[in-house]
Order: sequence, then structure tokens, then C-alpha cells
Amino acid sequence: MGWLKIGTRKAPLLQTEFIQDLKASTQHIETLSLTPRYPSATTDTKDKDLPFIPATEVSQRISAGAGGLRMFPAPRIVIVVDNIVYDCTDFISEHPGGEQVIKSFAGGECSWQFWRFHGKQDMEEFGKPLRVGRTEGLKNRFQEPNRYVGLRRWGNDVWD
Ligand code: HEM
Repeated sequence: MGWLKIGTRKAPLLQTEFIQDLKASTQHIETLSLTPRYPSATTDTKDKDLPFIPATEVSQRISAGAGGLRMFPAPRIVIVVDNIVYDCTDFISEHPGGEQVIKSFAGGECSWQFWRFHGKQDMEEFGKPLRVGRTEGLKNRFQEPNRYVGLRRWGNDVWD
């Protein structure tokens, strides 16, 4: 039997060598799962130059890890406002409106809800650094109620 070469098999590795081997591979996995697939763009990047992220990927919360390895999922808390994708994962703990409200829109379109509570200045100052891409085709799960209260416009009239 040619495949069975008695005496050619190497001696088993010492146990310490196995342990070192395991450590190295664990570190590797952690690095992969912590790396966001779409990193934040610099604030001088124009919206049109942001990478395009398909709507399906946004709604799955960009669940693939670095390099698209789906066995290392790293879901991000992303929301979409006016077709721009914001990664709020590291921001939610500082969000003045609380974590829960952003989490409830994770992977979804929430433009009108966003503009009900924020002005352009909030977006420029706090939203812009969170941009990771642009997308198209995501629909808001909720219909926007009437924006007028009596004769007064409600919301962003400061800058409109
Ligand atoms: C890009 C993501 C977001 C950023 C950068 C952001 C930023 C901010 C900032 C800066 C404030 C303080 C505003 C102020 O004090 O004048 C705020 C408050 C608030 N935000 Fe957001 N926000 C984001 C997403 C959202 C979303 C998706 C909602 C859901 C509707 C939301 C709801 C609120 C609420 C309810 C408040 C409190 C408003 C108040 O106390 O008057 N935010 N946010």
C-alpha cells in the first residue's frame, strides 16, 4: 500500500506548540470580526463619492465581516437617511436621544423620523463623521404623518 508509509509520519507536536497555534488563530478571528466592512468616510468626502452599499446588505446590517467572510458576522448598527448610510455602532452610547431609538431603525430607512428631531447642523456636526456609504431603494417602514400642525410647519423651518 503506497499511501501507508510506515515510519514517515512526523512525531506529534508538543502540547505547548498546539496552544500557541490556537492563540494565533483566535487573534486572527477577533481582528476580522471587529473590522467594519465599510469604514467611516472622512468628512471631506462628498456623498456621491461614498461606496455604494446595496439595500439588501444594509438591511442585513452589513453582517459580513472584513473581506466579506460571512462566517465571521459583525453586524453594525446602520441607519439610512436620504440614501446615505450611517454607521451608528460607536455613536449610540453618546446619542442624546438614547440608544434604543437608533437601534429600532437599525438596517432601515428613517429619513423623516430623523428630520423630525434634528436640524441640518446636527447632521453636519454629528452625522457626517458616521457616513459609510450610499444606497438606494430602501423604503421607510412607516408612513410619514402630516408635517403641518395648524398653519405652522413642524420641524426644520430654521434652515428650510
Ligand atoms: C446619524 C444618526 C444620528 C445622529 C448623528 C443624531 C444626533 C443627535 C443629536 C446631536 C441630538 C441632540 C440634538 C439637540 O440637543 O439639539 C439628538 C437628539 C435626539 N435624537 Fe438623534 N441622532 C441620530 C439618529 C437619530 C434617529 C434615527 C432618531 C429617531 C427618530 C433620533 C432621535 C433623537 C431624539 C428623540 C433626540 C432628542 C431630541 C430632544 O431631546 O429634543 N436620532 N440626536
